[in-house]
Amino acid sequence: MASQVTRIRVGGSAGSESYEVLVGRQLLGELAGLIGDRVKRVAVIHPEALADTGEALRADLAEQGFEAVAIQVPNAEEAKTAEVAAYCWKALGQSGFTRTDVVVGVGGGSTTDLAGFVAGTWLRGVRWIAIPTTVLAMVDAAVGGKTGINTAEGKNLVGAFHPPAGVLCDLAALDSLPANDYVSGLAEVIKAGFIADPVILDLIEADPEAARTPAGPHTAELIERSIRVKADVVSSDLRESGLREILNYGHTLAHAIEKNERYKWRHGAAVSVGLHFAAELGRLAGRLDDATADRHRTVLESVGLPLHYRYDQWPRLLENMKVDKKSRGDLLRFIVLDGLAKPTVLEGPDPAVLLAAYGEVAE
Ligand SMILES: NC(=O)c1ccc[n+]([C@@H]2O[C@H](COP(=O)([O-])OP(=O)(O)OC[C@H]3O[C@@H](n4cnc5c(N)ncnc54)[C@H](O)[C@@H]3O)[C@@H](O)[C@H]2O)c1
Ligand SMILES: O=C(O)C(=O)C[C@@H](O)[C@H](O)[C@H](O)COP(=O)(O)O
Ligand SMILES: [Zn+2]
Repeated sequence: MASQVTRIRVGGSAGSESYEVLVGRQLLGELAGLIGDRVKRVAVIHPEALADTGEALRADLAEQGFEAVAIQVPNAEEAKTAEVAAYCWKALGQSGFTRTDVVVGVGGGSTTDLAGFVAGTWLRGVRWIAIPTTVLAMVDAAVGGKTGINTAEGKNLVGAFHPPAGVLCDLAALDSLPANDYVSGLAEVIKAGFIADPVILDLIEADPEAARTPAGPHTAELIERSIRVKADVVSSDLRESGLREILNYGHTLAHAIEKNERYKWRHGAAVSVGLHFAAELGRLAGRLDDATADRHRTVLESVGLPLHYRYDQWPRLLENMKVDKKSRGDLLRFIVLDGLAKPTVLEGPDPAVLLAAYGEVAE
């Protein structure tokens, strides 16, 4: 039996069905109900690092009468490629996967982005369920229906809006997460704090050491608060026609860094540098007060997230930022803050201001 389960409803704008994000422990008993009883086949997509979990899920589903297959994919960003998506499509084809069958994505954000994309493209869209196993995937990637893969030209350039039928955040999964992956997820938690829920920042600042581990006293609260921020936004703007852009705070530079690093950096680490940059940009554009801008640096640094990137890379980063999904024609667009929890769009900033902001971030 699941104990102390928090249920957060998401959706359903733009004609999409609403669904629940469950946060708690021992949630796997909820999976069969979410899959539904008229389903014949289930494909469990999991990363190499979670081979045991993937196989245990497959075996459990098979015992319950489903035709279950496990599809193992590479760890981290190596899974978010056209080749790996094609490998998954082949596995679905070979197991006779139909429109009434279900994909389950278990893993970090890279795995849930891939699994959702595979589900969104197979037969033009089959149902899928996310079982996020990192902080980042619980608070952000698995919620909201953005799915996709990277290309050599940029981050998440190919994808689809395809919301899951449910999200199971089993906090016990975080116990096996490497420390640097735990911390990198905090970048999206801190992002949620700055754009919408400053209590998140207060909780982290009260004890940054505790925030760095799953055993901290506020782990569940930090995760739930961040999910609520995301759920509120995507529930009113699934397809990013306006409000949803605020979730991209810090991401214009972050994605440029990830591409520059050939997707070897963790997304959360890049987002941390990107948040620092966005704060300096907001300050230099005359939008953000000094105290709130400085707060970015102190809170990110307090949990051990990176703030800086190489100065000599600026021309390449500027080039990479042109393919950001918020760009319109040649116009670069950034999310900045007008104040704490007051996100807004900054369009076509003066190149000198951009460079000056990068000067604050560069090392
Ligand atoms: N779709 C969205 O809205 C959205 C939002 C935010 C981020 N993202 C995407 O999420 C990705 C980053 O996700 P991430 O930070 O979760 O990293 P990740 O998925 O790359 O996982 C990091 C590593 O941890 C391993 N791992 C996962 N769970 C584990 C566990 N419980 N125990 C041990 N190892 C485990 C993975 O196999 C991988 O090696 C990026 O591609 C980013 O673009 C998407
Ligand atoms: O859900 C969103 O919308 C976000 O922007 C959340 C981001 O944290 C996430 O990294 C997302 O994948 C970025 O989307 P993209 O459209 O810029 O690729
Ligand atoms: Zn992100």
